[in-house]
Amino acid sequence: MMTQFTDVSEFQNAFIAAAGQDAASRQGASQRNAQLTKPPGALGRLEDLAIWYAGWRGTDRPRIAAPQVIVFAGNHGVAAQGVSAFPPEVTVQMVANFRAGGAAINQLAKLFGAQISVHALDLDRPTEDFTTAPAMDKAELLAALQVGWDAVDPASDVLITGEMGIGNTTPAAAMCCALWGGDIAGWVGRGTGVDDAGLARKLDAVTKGLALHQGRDPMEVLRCLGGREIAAMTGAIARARLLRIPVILDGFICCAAASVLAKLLPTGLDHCVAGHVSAETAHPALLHHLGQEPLLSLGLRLGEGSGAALALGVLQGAIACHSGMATFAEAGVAAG
Ligand SMILES: O=C(O)c1ccc[n+]([C@@H]2O[C@H](COP(=O)([O-])O)[C@@H](O)[C@H]2O)c1
Ligand SMILES: Cc1cc2nc[nH]c2cc1C
Repeated sequence: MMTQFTDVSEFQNAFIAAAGQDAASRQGASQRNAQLTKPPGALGRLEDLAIWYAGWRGTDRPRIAAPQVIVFAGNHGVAAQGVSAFPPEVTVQMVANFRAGGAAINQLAKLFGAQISVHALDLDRPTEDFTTAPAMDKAELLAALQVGWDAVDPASDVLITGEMGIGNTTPAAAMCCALWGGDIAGWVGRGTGVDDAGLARKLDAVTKGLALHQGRDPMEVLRCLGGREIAAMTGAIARARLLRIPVILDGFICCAAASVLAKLLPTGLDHCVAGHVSAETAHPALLHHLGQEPLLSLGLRLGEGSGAALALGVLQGAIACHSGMATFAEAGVAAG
């Protein structure tokens, strides 16, 4: 069923109404886990991952057959403030690179058998600079949410949302501060590698943005301080919940997008797991607010879904063991 949203509140209501995990499948997976040929708990967090995944997929013995990676790209008015180490034209250039298969995410998606799609959102029309105006109007926000919503393949069985957008750690920092509170400076990091002067400009921009846009309604925070690729990720992660497709969260920007959903509904990210903790300064704090323990910590700060794609390998390992292993009874091994 295709849903065409005519108002942001419709999106919000659709998300909030989504069902949760299937308790019986979760319970069945837990029982199966207890019978597998290993000492109890010996597969550590892989066991929790498999049970979680089973609950969302509605079967006690799931497979991963169709992972999907979606990369959303957007440009940001605030980039004109000199908040990135790279020029904005890199966004469109990297989109071409994604489409040609030359980026890191292409290699990782191929390695783990994921389909990859790329959605460029009005790259020639950056969002407004949030230090002087709302980043998006209501129609632009709705359009970006819809792109994300529609981009999810209902036949997929795990989703990774990646992003590309020069300057986007600045809106992500502003959104995080608006949604989660705390010191502004604590949310501002070096992104692609800005120097001290760039970092000071970034802090200044976020400070101005927060002073100008003081509402704390999650969808308004996304509209005033976010960006199109960020909103598209919010839309995709929301749709995945309705489709019971588990999501592996990527880095700082992806988690900022997901934060909107966590604020709409406290259990709204139960279908998500943090793939990694990125090197962006505030990502550990953000994961803490989300109640998420990352699967990997590799010092990545690339975005594109790259850390989440690596964590897909971990999830695949968890499911291969859970669904493929023999039970004590099947293997004739003494259960101890
Ligand atoms: O995923 C992350 O945690 C992450 C941390 C730092 C930078 N990035 C990527 O770098 C770009 C944003 O950095 P910046 O410095 O332009 O704000 C954007 O394209 C992101 O995908 C991503
Ligand atoms: C080259 C480059 C690649 C990226 N991929 C995601 N964000 C990026 C930012 C830059 C600058």
